[in-house]
Amino acid sequence: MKILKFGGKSLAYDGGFDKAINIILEKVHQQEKFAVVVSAIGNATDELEEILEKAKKNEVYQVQLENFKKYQQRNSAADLNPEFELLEKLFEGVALLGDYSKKIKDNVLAQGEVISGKVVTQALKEKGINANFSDTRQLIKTDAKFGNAQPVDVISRKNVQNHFATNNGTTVNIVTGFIASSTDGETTTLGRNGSNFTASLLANYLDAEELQSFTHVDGIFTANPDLVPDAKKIDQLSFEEANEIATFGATILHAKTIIPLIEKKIPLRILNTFNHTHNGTLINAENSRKGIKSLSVLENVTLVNLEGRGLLGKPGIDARIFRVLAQNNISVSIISQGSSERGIGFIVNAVDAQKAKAAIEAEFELDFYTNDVSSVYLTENVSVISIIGQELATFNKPYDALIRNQIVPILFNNTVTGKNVSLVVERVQLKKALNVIHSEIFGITKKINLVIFGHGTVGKTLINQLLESRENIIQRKGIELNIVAIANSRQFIFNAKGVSKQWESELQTSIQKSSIETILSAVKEQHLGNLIAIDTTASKDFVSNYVELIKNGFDLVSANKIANTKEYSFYKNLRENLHFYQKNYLYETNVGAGLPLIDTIRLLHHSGENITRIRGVFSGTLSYLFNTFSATDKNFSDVLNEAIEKGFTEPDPREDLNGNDVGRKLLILARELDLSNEFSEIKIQNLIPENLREGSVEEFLNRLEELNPIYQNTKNNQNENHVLRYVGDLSGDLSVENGANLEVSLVSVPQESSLGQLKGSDSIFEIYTESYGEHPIVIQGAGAGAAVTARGVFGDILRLAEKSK
Ligand SMILES: NC(=O)C1=CN([C@@H]2O[C@H](COP(=O)(O)OP(=O)(O)OC[C@H]3O[C@@H](n4cnc5c(N)ncnc54)[C@H](O)[C@@H]3O)[C@@H](O)[C@H]2O)C=CC1
Ligand SMILES: N[C@@H](CC=O)C(=O)O
Repeated sequence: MKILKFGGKSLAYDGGFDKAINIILEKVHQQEKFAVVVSAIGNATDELEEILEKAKKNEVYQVQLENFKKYQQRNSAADLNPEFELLEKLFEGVALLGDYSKKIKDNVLAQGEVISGKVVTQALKEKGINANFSDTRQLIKTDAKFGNAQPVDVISRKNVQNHFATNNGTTVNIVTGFIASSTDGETTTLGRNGSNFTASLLANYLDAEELQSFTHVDGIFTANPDLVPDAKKIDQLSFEEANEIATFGATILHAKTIIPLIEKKIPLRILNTFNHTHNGTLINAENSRKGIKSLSVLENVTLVNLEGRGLLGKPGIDARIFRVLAQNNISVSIISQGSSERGIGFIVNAVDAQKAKAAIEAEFELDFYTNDVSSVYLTENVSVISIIGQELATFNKPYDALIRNQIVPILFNNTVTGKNVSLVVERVQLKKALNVIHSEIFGITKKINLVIFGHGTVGKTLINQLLESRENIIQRKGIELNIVAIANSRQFIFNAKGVSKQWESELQTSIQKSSIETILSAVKEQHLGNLIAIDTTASKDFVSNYVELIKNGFDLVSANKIANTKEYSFYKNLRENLHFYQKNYLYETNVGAGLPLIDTIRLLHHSGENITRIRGVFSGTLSYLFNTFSATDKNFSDVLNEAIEKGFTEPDPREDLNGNDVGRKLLILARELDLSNEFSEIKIQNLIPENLREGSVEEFLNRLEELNPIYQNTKNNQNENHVLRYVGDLSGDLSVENGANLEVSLVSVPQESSLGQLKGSDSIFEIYTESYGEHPIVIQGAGAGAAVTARGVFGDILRLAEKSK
C-alpha cells in the first residue's frame, strides 16, 4: 500500500481542498491501496497558537476563535462540536490561569488535525467512498515530552498494524498527522513538521511501497524559486542527499521524516496538489547523481561577536557563552572562532539578538573590568546561505564567483563530515549572492549580463550579432549572453530577461532617461551578477564612468580608444581600480579592429620578448583612402566618401584625417609595452589643411573637394612606382622610459614593398623583436568596418564570459 500525506495548504479551502479530494478519488477509482495522513486545514495550527497566546494574555480571542470555527466547518456536515467545545473550554481555562503548559498546548493544537481528519472523511463519504477517520492518538504512543514527543516504536507499530489489519480492504483510512498520545493517554504532538513524521512512521510500520507527500510546490528545488528565478526542480535525490537538505533548512522536508523511510528503503515522492500529474521529486535509495546541491537560506539573522585579548587560551569561554544562550533559550546556527581565539562570532535569529547580547554582557561583566573581553557587538541585517552538498575541494568556484561580483562573505564555515558550506552575507546582498552561487553551481548555461553603451555603426552591428548568435553560443559554449540594457546618451531600455529583437523601436520610444546612476540602479534592483559594460561610443566624456562601473561589479569591454589615450594618470588610476576590484578590461578592437594585435603584443611583451619597433598602416580608413586613391583615378574626396559610407571612419572623419586616430593607436601600443607616453608626445602629420580644421562635421564634409588638388598634387609628385601610405611608427629604445619615438606621417613607398602592396581597408602591423631580428611578425587584415569591429568586441565579451565560467 501507499501512504499519501496532504499538507495544510493542500487542504485549505481556497482551491487545495477540492483538489486533494479529487486526487484521493482518482486513486480510489484506479483501485490503488492507500491511507491518507492529513495536516490541519489551512493555517489552523498557527491560528490556534495565536488564540492560545491571546487567551494567556487575557486578550479578546473570541472573535478569532469564531472565525476559526466558521472557516474549519465551512459547509462540512462533519460533527465538529466536540472539538470546538473542547477548544472553548481549554481557552477559557488558559484565560483564567493566565498561562498554559506544553500539555495544554498539545491538546489545543491537536484539535486542528482531528477537525481536518473528520472533514476530509466526511467529504469522501459524501462522494461515496468508504472512508474511515483514524485518530492517531489511539495508534501512535509516545513519551511525555509534550511539544516534541518521541514515538515508542514497539507499541505504536503493533497498534498501527492491528488497526490496518481490520480497517483496510476497501476502506480509505484518513489518519490524523502530527498528533499522538503518551503511554498515560495524554495528547502529545510530534513537533513541527510532525504530519510528515506521522506519514513516515506509518509507511515504516506498514511496509508501504511509497510515501507521497502532497504539498503546494512542484518538488524540492535547487533554491527557493521566489529568490532564485532560475532555480530548478530536483527530479531525484538519494536518502543521504535529502537528509543533508532537510538538516540545513529546507522547510519542505524534515530530517526526522527521512529516517523511518531510510530504514525500510521506502521511496518518498514530493508532489504538488495543484499540479499533481507533475512527477515531483523522488527521494529513494538510488545514488543516481552524485554531488547534488541545493541552496538554503536563513534570512533574518544577526551575527553576535565577542572580542577580547584575554580570551587567548582561556578555558571555558565558549562553554560560558553557550550555557548562557541555552539558559535564554537562544539557538545558535553558525559559530566561527579564529585560531588566535581573540574573538568568537555566532549567528542567532534576529529576534533573539538583543537578548543574546545582553545575556553575554551580563555573563562577562567581570571580564570587561579585567579587559579580558573588550566588546560584544551585533552585526545586524545579515543572512546565511548554506550550500548543501558543497565539498571544500570545489568551493573555490562559488566563492570566486561571489568575489568577482563584489560580494565578500562576512564569514563562512563548513561541516566536517557532511558536505555543506555556509556563508554569512549582508542581507541586502542576499538575493544577488544566491543567484550568483546558483548560476555558478547549477547553471548549465552561464548567464552573462551585458549593458551596451552606444548603438551607432559598431554598437548596432554588435547588438544584432549578439541577438542572432544567442542560441548558438548557449549550445556551443554554455554561455548565455543576455543584453539587459542598451543606452544612448539620451535614453535607455532595460529588461533583466534580455532585450528583444525590436530593441531599436523600443529604445526610440523609451522614456527612461539615460544616466550612469539610473542604469546602475536598474541593474542593482534586479540583483544581476556577471556584468559586462560595453562601450561602443566614441565619447570623451563617457569614459569617466568606467571606474564607477568597475566599482559596481562590471567588467569592461571597449571599442572606444579614449580611456586608453587620456593622460597617463587616468590610464593608471583605471588599472589600479581594475586591480583593486578584480575586474577586467578588454579593448582588442582599439587597434586593428578585429585583428588579434593587442593580445599578440601583450603576450610577446609579458613573455619577455624585447619588442624593438612597431610600424605599419594603422588606420583602416586611411588605408582604404590611399590604397584606392593611389591605384585608381578617383578623386580624393570621392574615395573618402566611400570610406565614410563603408563605416570605416570615426564618427567625425576628421579624427582619421588629422592623424589623431592613428596617434591614439600608436599610444595604446606604446602603453601596452609599459611606456607612459602622453598623447602630446606623438609627432602627427595632420592631413587636413588648417582652413578646414574648425567647424562642424557637416561643414567639413561639404568642403571635401577642397582636398582634391592637394592630394592629387602629392600623388603626382612621387617617384615612379611609388604609392602613398599613412604610416604609424613606434621606434627608438622601447625598453626604457622616454626612449620611444611615436610618429605618424604620410609617406611614399615603393609599390612592391609590403606597405605598398596593401589593398582595400587592410591594416598592416610589422612587429620587430629581438628574437625575430630583421623579419618582423606581420599582422594584416581588415583594420576597420562595423562587422569586423563588432566581431572583435564580441570576441572580448566571450573571453570575459569564459573567464568567469
Ligand atoms: N568603425 C570602426 O571600424 C571602428 C570603430 N571603433 C570605435 O568604435 C566606437 C564606435 O564607433 P562607431 O560605431 O563608428 O561610432 P558611431 O558614432 O556610429 O556610434 C557611437 C554611438 O554612441 C552614442 N553615444 C555617444 N555618447 C554616448 C553616451 N554617453 N552614452 C551612450 N551612447 C553614447 C552616439 O549617439 C552614437 O550612436 C568608436 O569609439 C570608434 O573609435 C574601433 C575600431 C573600429
Ligand atoms: N576609424 C578607424 C576605425 C578603427 O579603429 C580606422 O579607420 O582605422
